[in-house]
Amino acid sequence: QTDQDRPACLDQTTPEKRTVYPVNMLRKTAGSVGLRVTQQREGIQRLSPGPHGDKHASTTTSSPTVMGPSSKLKTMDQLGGPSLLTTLNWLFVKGYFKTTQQLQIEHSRIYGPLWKSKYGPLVVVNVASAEFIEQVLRQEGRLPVRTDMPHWRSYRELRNQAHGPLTEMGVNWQRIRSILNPRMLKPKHVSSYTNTINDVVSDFIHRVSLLRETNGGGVMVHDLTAELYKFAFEGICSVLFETRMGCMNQVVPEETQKFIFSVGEMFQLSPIIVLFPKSVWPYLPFWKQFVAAWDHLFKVAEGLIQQKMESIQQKVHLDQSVEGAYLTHLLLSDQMTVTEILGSITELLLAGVDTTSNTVSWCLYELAKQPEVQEQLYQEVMSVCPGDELPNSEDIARMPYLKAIVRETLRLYPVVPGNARVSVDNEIVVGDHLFPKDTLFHLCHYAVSYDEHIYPDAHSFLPQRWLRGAPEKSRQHPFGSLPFGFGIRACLGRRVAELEMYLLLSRLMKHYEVRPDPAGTAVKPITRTLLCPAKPIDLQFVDRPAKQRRAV
Ligand code: HEM
Repeated sequence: QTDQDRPACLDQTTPEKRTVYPVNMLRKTAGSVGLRVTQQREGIQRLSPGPHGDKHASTTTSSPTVMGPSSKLKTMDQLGGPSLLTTLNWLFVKGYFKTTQQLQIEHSRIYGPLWKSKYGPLVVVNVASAEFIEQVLRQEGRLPVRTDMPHWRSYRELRNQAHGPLTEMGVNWQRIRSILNPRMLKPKHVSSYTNTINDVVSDFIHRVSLLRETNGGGVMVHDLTAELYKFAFEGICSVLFETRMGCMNQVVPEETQKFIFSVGEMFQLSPIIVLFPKSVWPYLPFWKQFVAAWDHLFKVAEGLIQQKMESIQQKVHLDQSVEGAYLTHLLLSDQMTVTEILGSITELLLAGVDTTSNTVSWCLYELAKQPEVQEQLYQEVMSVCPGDELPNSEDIARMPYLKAIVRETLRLYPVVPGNARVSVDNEIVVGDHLFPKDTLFHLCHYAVSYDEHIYPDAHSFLPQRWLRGAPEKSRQHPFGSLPFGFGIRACLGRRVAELEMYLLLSRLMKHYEVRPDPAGTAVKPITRTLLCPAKPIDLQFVDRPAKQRRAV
């Protein structure tokens, strides 16, 4: 193959043509505030274990093998399931490519709770019962691996970028999580974001008003999910950077809009790319799009980090105290290089957009269909937080029905409909099968969420099933619905996401009664890595009586 034959995107792998991360500028700024930026001799930036990283290096990753009387166990070869051709037929002829969540249900009906399938070059063991999901997760080892995410990791190799918590593995993942966790998951830190998030909620409520007036005949908000993407991006940026992105303005800045678009595009292209062997990716037309989407995500994150570094630098020069939000803490704590911080912040940003927004969209969609549930929620919110008061995290703690509603929304519409684990440490036993080390398990959470044995009347939106003392609560399997995942690899943003969703929903309830689209449009979910609405959700937002509206 001559150089001329090489697709342009392959050239991006050559050091001369790679996008050079502006290390000098960062080094200059970083140096002045005591930060470290690493660069390898050949010009490639690499993760450098910070001062606290090496201590984990000798940590053993092994966990005890769970072995039964192995002679009676069946092997992975003996496990049934569709061939690659059959799977492709389901995906592209029967048309399940966009509704792979539904395919989980169809296939578990045919093959039972455990089956093997091929997804392009990948061999996957699908797990669709709460008991078996529990068995996989209980054997995930000390350094769990979700999947090795070859396509996401390839981008980082291509551009010499660092991995963040989503894509990193092994001891370095553990080190990153130990640095990122406290201010994302500890209640005292999370509740300190309340005012920041409440400001974004206020702006969102004004935006709803504006949209109704300008484009909705005084009552309708069209494509609510698109609006909630903006809310979620603004929310996560305000938590991470204490910076407002202008997403709630009448005209949303182009960069921001493009960030939101790039997140969606990257998620949409991901399942298509992994259908092909890695060797052909650079020749795929959509590989370029995938790379461009990631480029934009990293570019926006990098701009925001630089801004923050400059503002810290200014404060240091003026001898002012430097305090601030999540990123300020990361930059000042000197536990990660700036390259690593960029890798992590980019992943936090992208994880923070489609997740909360899709969940809130489904929640409002269901509340609109169920006025009595909505009324009960409204009464709860008003009794805890009457009149003009803005809810805070203590108020939220006294809103069990609100939490049950979000829980039920995430059961019916788990934003991560299928999660994964690789048995990295040992061979493991699931059911009556013994699986070798490095088996990739696909955890079919969507299918299990609709298991009638665990959730009677599973297709109905019944938040009361999550309330303490509910008769069915004691029968629920703890691994029946795991919307934020499990164990030490579980969602890093869970607490922030919950706070965002609770504050937004409680305040929307105070202000508006949500009613369905009078056209009666039913919206079903599709999967583009994450579960999202197949078409726009349009809802009516009707003002609550004026005396309760002054709060905004
Ligand atoms: C409704 C909202 C959300 C849901 C349902 C959700 C769900 C999940 C799930 C299921 C996982 C995989 C966990 C596992 O493998 O056990 C995950 C991972 C992750 N989430 Fe979330 N998420 C949400 C919001 C967020 C937000 C707002 C952020 C960012 C602030 C975030 C950041 C992350 C990160 C960084 C990981 C990777 C953790 C790791 O691998 O160590 N998530 N999330």
